[in-house]
Amino acid sequence: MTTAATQSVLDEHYERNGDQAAIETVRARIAEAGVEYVYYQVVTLTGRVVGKVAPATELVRNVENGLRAHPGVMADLQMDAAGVLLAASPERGECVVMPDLDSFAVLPWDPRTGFFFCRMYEPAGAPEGAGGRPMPLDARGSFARAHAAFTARTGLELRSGCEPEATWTVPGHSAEHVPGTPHPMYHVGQLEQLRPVYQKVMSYGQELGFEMIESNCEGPGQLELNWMFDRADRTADRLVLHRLICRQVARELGASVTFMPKPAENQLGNGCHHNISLWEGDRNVLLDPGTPGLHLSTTGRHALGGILSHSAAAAAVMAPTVNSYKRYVATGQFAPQEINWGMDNKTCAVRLPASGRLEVKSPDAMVNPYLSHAAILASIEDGLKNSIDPGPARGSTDGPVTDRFGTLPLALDEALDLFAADHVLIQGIGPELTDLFLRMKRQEWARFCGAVTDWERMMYGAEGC
Ligand SMILES: NC(=O)CC[C@H](N)C(=O)O
Repeated sequence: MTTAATQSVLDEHYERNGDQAAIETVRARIAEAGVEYVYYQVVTLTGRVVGKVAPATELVRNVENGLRAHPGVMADLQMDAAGVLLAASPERGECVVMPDLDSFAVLPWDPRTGFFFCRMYEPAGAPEGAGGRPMPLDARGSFARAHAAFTARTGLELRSGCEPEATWTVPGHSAEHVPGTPHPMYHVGQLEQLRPVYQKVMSYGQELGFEMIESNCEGPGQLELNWMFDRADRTADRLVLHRLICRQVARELGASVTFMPKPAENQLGNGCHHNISLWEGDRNVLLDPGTPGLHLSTTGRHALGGILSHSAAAAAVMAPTVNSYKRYVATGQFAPQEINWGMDNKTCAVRLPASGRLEVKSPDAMVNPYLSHAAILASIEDGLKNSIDPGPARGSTDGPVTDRFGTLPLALDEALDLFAADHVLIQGIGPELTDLFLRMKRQEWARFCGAVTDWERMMYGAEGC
């Protein structure tokens, strides 16, 4: 049922950023910090940040009218076999990049430079106020609209806290685990070797308004860095910024950092667990203090059932690279394989680490957080609408644990096929966006299939037969 409130969200079309008070706030911040250059950034489907820079003197023109960009950037300018840009059919012209005024911030490492996150609208040539529409291939803008529409329908808000892991190579410190030595998880000696890294990442995050809460060394060279949960769209922006911060810190320290889901066979995988809660005002509706154990409410059980029942198909966005599936295959490293859930059980795909919180463990550190949260939102709504029962927790005595949700796919091509058949996820993420994502990722899979790897040379090379 579409309410009037939803309709206004769905009917949104691009308007000038004409809020003079908001422009004045940004102008004052620019003057106070001495900002001279401003980045206008969008996030592509693979989670890369792309954009333009302009002198701060052009601020008013840029925030009122936006800047122009080619839609092909949304697919990282990838082309199909015929050499046509994937995200830009011939009839698709340039887009307008409109800054979100409340996203403005100053780079902690260069006060002369500020930035905005932007949303895209098309076509660029639409006469003022007529016919401009949100660009459906803009995952960030699409998720913000999907979330606003969900809130208008249900009165609920999705909040999330992400736990990205990354593998660092700093001069003089090896990222390899030496077999036979104790497992280095939480090892303070290992953490000490990464001291310059976590200190800089935390302080840059704090300067950008993240409430940094903790960090630990998960393995040699591997750090997890956490900040406080928030509304899902803000957390998604922060995850994107966190990866930018890490790249900057690596440049400053002469180090390198990777978010690759499984950087090497002898290294731990880089996950990015999403800790989910659902709020009606100040009340977390996943929580019912009257229920035993970790107090999961009936709404919480249905949200969990929805997440589990779409987990296999959602893997395509949670684990979006060829390499991602090598993280799922490695056993005993707290990355999921079976689709199941448990009370504070780190081996499960969804864990209840605390009352009222669902930790979704399938996402890895290369995830596009707008797509992952859109998939979670659509799964939860399906769970609530259809009262999907998650069944008993793993390890509980409530009854036999069935394998009705199956296992996560073990390769990207299998995941893409499952995603292409899941209409709940396709509607939640957006059909046009899904189509582009599938075409990009199918090409990536085809390129991988054509690559000859070191493993094949080792297996079939000199002494192969
Ligand atoms: N902290 C942990 O639970 C480890 C997570 C694990 N590295 C993963 O890939 O998901």
